[in-house]
Amino acid sequence: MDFIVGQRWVSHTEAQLGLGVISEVADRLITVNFPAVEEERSYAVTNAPLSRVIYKVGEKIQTNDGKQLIIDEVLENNGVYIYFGSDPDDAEHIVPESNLDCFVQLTSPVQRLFSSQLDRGDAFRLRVKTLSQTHRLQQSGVTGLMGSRTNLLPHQIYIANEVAQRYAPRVLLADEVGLGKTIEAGMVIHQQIHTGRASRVLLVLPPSLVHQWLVEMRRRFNLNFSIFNEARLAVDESDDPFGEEEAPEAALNPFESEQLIMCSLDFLANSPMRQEQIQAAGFDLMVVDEAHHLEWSPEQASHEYSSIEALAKVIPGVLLLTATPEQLGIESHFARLRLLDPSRFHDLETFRQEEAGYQALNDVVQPLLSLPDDAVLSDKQLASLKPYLKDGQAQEATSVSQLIRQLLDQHGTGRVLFRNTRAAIPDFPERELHGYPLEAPSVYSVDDLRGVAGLTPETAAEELLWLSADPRVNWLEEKLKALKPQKALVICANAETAVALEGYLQLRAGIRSAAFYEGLSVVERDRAAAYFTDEENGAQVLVCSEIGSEGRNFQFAQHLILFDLPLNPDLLEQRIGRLDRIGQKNTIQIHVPYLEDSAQEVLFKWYEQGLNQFTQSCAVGKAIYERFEDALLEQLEQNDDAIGLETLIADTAEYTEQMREALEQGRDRLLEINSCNKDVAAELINKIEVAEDPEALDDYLELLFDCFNIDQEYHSQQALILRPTEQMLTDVFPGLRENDMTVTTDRQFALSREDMDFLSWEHPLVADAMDMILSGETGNATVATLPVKGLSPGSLLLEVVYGTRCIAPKSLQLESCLPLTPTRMLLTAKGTDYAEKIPHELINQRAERVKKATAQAGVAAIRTDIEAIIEKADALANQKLPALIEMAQQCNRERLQTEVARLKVLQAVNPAIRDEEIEYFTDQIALAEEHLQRATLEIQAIRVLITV
Ligand SMILES: Nc1ncnc2c1ncn2[C@@H]1O[C@H](COP(=O)(O)OP(=O)(O)OP(=O)(O)O)[C@@H](O)[C@H]1O
Repeated sequence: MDFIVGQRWVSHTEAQLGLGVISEVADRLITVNFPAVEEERSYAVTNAPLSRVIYKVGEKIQTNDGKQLIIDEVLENNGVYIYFGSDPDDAEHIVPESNLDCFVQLTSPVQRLFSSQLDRGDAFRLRVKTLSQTHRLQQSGVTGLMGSRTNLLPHQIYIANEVAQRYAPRVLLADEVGLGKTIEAGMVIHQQIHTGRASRVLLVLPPSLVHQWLVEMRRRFNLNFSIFNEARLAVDESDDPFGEEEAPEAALNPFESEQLIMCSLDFLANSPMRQEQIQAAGFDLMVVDEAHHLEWSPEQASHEYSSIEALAKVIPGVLLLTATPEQLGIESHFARLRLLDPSRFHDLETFRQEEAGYQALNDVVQPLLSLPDDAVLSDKQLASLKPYLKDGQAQEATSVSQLIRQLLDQHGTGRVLFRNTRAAIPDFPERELHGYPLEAPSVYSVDDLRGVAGLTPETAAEELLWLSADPRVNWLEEKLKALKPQKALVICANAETAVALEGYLQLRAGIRSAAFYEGLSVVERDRAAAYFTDEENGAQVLVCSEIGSEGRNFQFAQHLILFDLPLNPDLLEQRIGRLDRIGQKNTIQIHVPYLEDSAQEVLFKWYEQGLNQFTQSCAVGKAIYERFEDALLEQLEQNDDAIGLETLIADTAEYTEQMREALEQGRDRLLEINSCNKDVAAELINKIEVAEDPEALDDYLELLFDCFNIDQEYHSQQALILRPTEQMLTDVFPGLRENDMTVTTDRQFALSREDMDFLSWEHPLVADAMDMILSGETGNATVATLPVKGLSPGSLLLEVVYGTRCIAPKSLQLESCLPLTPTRMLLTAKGTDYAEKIPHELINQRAERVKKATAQAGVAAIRTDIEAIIEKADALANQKLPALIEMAQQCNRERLQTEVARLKVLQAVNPAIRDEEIEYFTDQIALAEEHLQRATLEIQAIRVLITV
């Protein structure tokens, strides 16, 4: 069917949007306005999840100014309908369909029952099951956290839950390298989308990580992002239907054509036009990976920083990811925090002072941690809090945990920064260092081996010469042969070195290898990484330049060979982090060849004995480096100053120890408190495990696939093969692929079998099917016979299931306060309710099918009786409604008022918090109240039972 401006459609997947009207039809895109929730959606013409709404003569409609009409005549004019109808006073009205009320319920169970559109009994059962499961999930408290194909790791679940619960979250995820920031970000995105808080998401990534993110988002979260780069946009724009003569503002903004987009930071920073387009595209959430690239100082902001800053001003939710938040110094760290919460981080000097004061704050917070949540603080304890809180604030806090939160919020980096360390996570692998001193060859002069240049002397030498003379090359060949068939990742600073080494290994040493460096296209890089990953026929070795040291997942390898060492300790951490990450099952073997009496030996010893960084990760390597930079650079210049080197190493070791201790006492402890509360995490995991209930899901899926005639074949104990059939109930079943689709509901099995889909209640196939059922008519009206002792044959019993209905923007998340609450009644003609005596399941077992024609005739014959029972049922349901609404109102107020209270407290100490921020939440409360007030209890399913 064609889409035409002015037509009315409803969304299959988001029924709560109400009745939409097409506001724009472009070449491949249609825009639908949903006035009931004041939202707009754009869909691709080819797969818009929409159903056309057309009324027939005799049906009841409501106009947008509240008139109720019965339709007398329907006219079509160029694809748009005009209804002629009369109101209860018999006055006639002409209503173009665009003037229909947007708060509309379609094809209700009663309408269908009386218009003989009857369902099979199993469809009715499916609908009732869908209602009860939806209600259960709405109340689980972990909506959005169930659907990811990941192990449920406490530190990740805690962060995902903390962050995702927020409205427009703005945080820096700074877990140590390899602890799963990508996964945490994915969980947050998934949860925000699933709960309707976000629908348009932009990922900004280093070019070398674009593909890895694409794959991780798809296989772990079922999130299908599109990669945007100049090449793709050039193709799209050459298809621009408006052509070049059209004014530029009339051209489509390509960023509006998709909901989930990823692009590289370079692409963004290099094009003011793309930045403008993105700013105008209305994203809800932006994620920036490896955010330490956003360099800033009070004097100058980098290009990258400025472009992200401009976007962070207009995009409400922002997640920045970096394992090394202070890599570019405290100023850049502050600048990133400022991107997230300019009100909280408004002054660099204040921030510096705060950083210095973390230990004192920790001394105050620590004793509170051991108190029970309802403890009353002693006068002494209250006095210790005085420097941190305003008068009366401590007394006003309703619990100790709230007080701690306030302290962290106002004085630490609090709610903005999350950082988990390996130390806080059990079972992380060990690291072992192997240093290999090698005699310096004559191909390098003594000077070549000094200073920073001495760390990579091969870059100044002839390739053929150094390949044959540098003993590290021969050592590498021998080492790899000795390690064979174990895999090894080789990292060196420069692309030329990587290319030369890889060529040597492959061509001269006959070792299966691949190179990974910036000269390759993104596709070539991914191919190289995939070749290395391949267990059976893959490469033994991947030789990377420095770009391989960031973000990539190589934990299947156990050996890391550092052909040279970087000067920046954070880079060393990143390099080791390729292997030292979640999923590493072995002790990591770090091999470092170096030339004796050269700058390489100095740096090796400094890292080994000074920072102890090969075997222990270090959060403040950069700060330590800055302190000793001059002395270290001097030592790199002169190799014969043994005493000077010893002193440098001893000083570094002492300072490192002090820094580690200070962090342990101060900032890191505070961050740890903020980043993972083990009890809360355990409770969340427990809730997820209860909510995902694989057994209930298996039962539900069996019924679902049976009802829709989807073929299910046994694959193995934990898996099924699904395939569409010719007899399917609907043309399109959301999420079902055309070819065989192997699925499992077992999380652990799904983790080991990535070729299968992990079906959870939140997998698109399941979640969209449930939405489709509840927003459509599947199973909402049926007729059966039932043997009931004590009721004379031929008696009428009406099984009616009500559910709440509240049309509101999904982002208000009203269903957590006002869940569906299926309310079942089983009424006789006299109005006696048998619901308790005869449970739904029992009827399912005993009820018998009635032939369609008999059922239709029967319903017509007893229509008046049925209508009378429905009237009674409505009255009973409406008695329950006010209490439900009141509970929902209270829940809503409590939820949002905590946020308002927090902002007010913060505003008292920090005038930079704008009144609008507080007003936003106050408005949300009011808006939610307004929508809740209009909530109704409506019949969701009806079963006519004739006793036999
Ligand atoms: N919960 C999980 N279940 C299964 N695998 C996981 C989980 N968390 C992380 N991983 C795996 O561990 C590795 C590290 O995760 P991720 O890439 O998210 O870490 P990161 O903190 O972003 O790393 P980096 O600092 O290097 O960017 C990845 O291979 C990821 O797939």
